Amino acid sequence: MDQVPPGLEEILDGKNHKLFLQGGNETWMGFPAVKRFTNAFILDEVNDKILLGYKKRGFAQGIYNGFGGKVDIGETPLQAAHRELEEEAGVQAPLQWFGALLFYQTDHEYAHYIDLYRANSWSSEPIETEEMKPRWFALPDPSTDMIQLAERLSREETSEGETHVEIVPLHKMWRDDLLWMPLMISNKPFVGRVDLVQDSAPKAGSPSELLHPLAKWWIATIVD
Ligand SMILES: Nc1nc2c([nH]c(=O)n2[C@H]2C[C@H](O)[C@@H](COP(=O)(O)OP(=O)(O)OP(=O)(O)O)O2)c(=O)[nH]1
Repeated sequence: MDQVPPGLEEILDGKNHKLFLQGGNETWMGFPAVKRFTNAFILDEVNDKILLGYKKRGFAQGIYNGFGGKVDIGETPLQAAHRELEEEAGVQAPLQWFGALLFYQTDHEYAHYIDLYRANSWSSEPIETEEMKPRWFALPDPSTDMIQLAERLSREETSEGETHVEIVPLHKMWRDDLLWMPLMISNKPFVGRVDLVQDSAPKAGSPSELLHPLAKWWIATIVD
């Protein structure tokens, strides 16, 4: 019997789920508050590519991610996702919700509750903005072992900063993204909780430490 982690029952909101994976030996951390965020990915399904942005400043600077940020007061998460995508990449897209992550990092003032969105079409070529430098990457097959791939990329590219690889730069993304990347590629909605130890944004370094910042994780697909 799998046990839904604290904080996820509300997000699941009665939807049926099936455990996809879990790990880590710690107990779930308590967190003082929750703040809502969004993260949006554009997928070019014709050419098997994904649009990611290189974060130029602020929280998690120097990593690649989808586009997003805080949900402002008076906004729905979907409205925030559209706004952030336009602000950070100059793009409009028919975003569809595909998942939610509850994400807590030791000693942070709040847990991130991140609604994840995707779209298969977009209005115009993405542009570089103050916050993000967009770039298209090749998508691996969803059956790929993402941890092995991330380890290989991390061995091949040990320097920090922008990547030289053509494939999705898993070694320079949030570590938990390796766990749910197959679900995003195959468009299976999910919810997950991830607890991380302090200072867990990815850095170049030993591949064997790739998942080290993850203290505990639980990811389940949503079933009809
Ligand atoms: N893919 C992924 N995204 C994550 C993880 N953790 C995490 O905070 N994010 C996303 C949520 C947001 O899109 C982004 C953090 O937002 P941000 O750095 O733009 O926050 P901010 O306070 O600057 O917000 P804003 O000014 O843009 O509104 O990172 C994660 O583990 N995986």
